Amino acid sequence: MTHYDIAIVGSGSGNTILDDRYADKKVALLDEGTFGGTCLNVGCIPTKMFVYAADVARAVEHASRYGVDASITGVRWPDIVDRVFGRIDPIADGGRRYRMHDCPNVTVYTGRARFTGPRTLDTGTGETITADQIVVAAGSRPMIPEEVTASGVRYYTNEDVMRLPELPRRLIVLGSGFIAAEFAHVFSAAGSEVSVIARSGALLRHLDTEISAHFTELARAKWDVHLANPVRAVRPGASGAQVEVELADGTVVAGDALLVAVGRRPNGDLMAPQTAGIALHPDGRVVVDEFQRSTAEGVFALGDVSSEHQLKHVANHEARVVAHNLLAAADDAALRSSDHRFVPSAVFTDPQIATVGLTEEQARARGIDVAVKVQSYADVAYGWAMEDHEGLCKLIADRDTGRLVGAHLIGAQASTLIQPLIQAMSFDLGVADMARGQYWIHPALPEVVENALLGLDL
Ligand SMILES: Cc1cc2nc3c(=O)[nH]c(=O)nc-3n(C[C@H](O)[C@H](O)[C@H](O)COP(=O)(O)OP(=O)(O)OC[C@H]3O[C@@H](n4cnc5c(N)ncnc54)[C@H](O)[C@@H]3O)c2cc1C
Ligand SMILES: NC(=O)c1ccc[n+]([C@@H]2O[C@H](COP(=O)([O-])OP(=O)(O)OC[C@H]3O[C@@H](n4cnc5c(N)ncnc54)[C@H](O)[C@@H]3O)[C@@H](O)[C@H]2O)c1
Repeated sequence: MTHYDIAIVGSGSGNTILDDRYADKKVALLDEGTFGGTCLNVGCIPTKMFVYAADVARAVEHASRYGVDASITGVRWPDIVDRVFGRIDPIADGGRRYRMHDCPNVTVYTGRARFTGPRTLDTGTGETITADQIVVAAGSRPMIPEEVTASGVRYYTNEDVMRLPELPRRLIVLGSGFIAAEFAHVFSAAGSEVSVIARSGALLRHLDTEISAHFTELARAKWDVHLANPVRAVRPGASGAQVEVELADGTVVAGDALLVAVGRRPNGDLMAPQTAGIALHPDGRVVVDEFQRSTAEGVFALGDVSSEHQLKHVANHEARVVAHNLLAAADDAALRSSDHRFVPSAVFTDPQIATVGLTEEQARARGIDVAVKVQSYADVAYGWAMEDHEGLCKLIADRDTGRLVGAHLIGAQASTLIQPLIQAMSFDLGVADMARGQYWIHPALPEVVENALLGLDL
């Protein structure tokens, strides 16, 4: 049985741990799937490459409002797929070859790893290994509702929908979260008729209620949205459709492809964690402390497998913490904690949405004396240039401290505009200082943030 200093399960964020500090460590890197994990291969990066193409198509569609007449004469879906994966596949392959051939201290195992005892792993390749320290960075997988699996109907997830050989004429999206909102935009802008099926009464309902309601209203104008209408049955389609989804109220939605996007389950449960003393939360996440240590001595976890936030920037942050703590493990005082105080996120749909901190409901529920300002993009000069009537910047501040507690943007470049607000919250910058302690470039779009700050009644 080969013994290692460190074994890492998962080549996504787990792979980023191995910098120069680890050059003299004997390391096993285990992955059952495509090297590089979700973000690179089937997540953040390819989706945003599709989203960019979708944004371009939408810009052409709306060009006439600026006096520029243009029309889309065709969307070459297979060419978009080739462009995206023609760039990504070689990166995954290169990363794998680098670890296998250029890192003499690293052994790559390709198989499903599972624990067979404390700090002992069956690599899924016929070999069992032990290690002084183990990092579980095994990510998450799409959840598939029983109605879908029981139907036997062909369905897609984020793992394969981006490789569809042809654009489906009608796409049914089951779910109403991040993935549903992003792919609905991609396929709709590319020319598919998109139906979105939501169990609850709003899309993206994890967001501030005002933002979620605004997005839902905008979405209903361009997609066939079914709200508060859970799936009763899924079956092969009649009259040419590949699939039919029957909803609780009897509505039947027909489509040529079905995308399932109802959440992702952490992969820890597939690794026999109990045999190694690794506890899981009821939702399947590996239990970790603030130092990313699991309940088993010497075993750390990070990213989707253990985090409340299934986001790549969180996984990256936790990987940096683990990279430090693996080397500092002998000295409790030297350990670093993960910082989850102000975790932002963005949904790259149409329009973009970005958020950090508390929603208005959460702030009020905490008894905070809140000041709220909703600033419309339409009221700033760059918004006029863009003929924007959709964008909003909603800020929530604490009157007692003069600090922001939440920021929520929906509109063009929301994921970029929010960054100074994240910075202010992270570095404890007060609203008044942020608004008037710096220049805001005129007439740039961040004026919407400036005006929202100035509009807070503190
Ligand atoms: C469609 C989509 C779009 C997304 N877009 C964004 C975005 O725009 N921004 C953002 O911040 N986040 C986004 N995310 C979330 C982000 O991709 C994840 O939070 C992040 O990739 C998690 O990284 P990880 O290292 O924890 O897991 P992963 O990158 O999933 O790595 C886990 C690896 O472990 C391997 N593995 C699992 N179990 C085993 C086992 N038992 N044995 C061996 N190997 C195993 C898997 O094969 C995988 O390669 C998106 C996710 C999806 C699905
Ligand atoms: N831009 C980004 O950062 C980005 C993009 C994509 C995914 N992600 C990450 O990946 C995670 C998974 O994405 P997701 O969209 O699958 O999950 P999600 O948690 O965002 O949304 C899932 C939605 O599906 C609904 N749902 C659950 N079961 C259902 C059912 N049986 N029928 C209909 N609806 C049902 C839920 O109520 C929820 O609204 C996200 O939570 C996010 O953390 C991030």
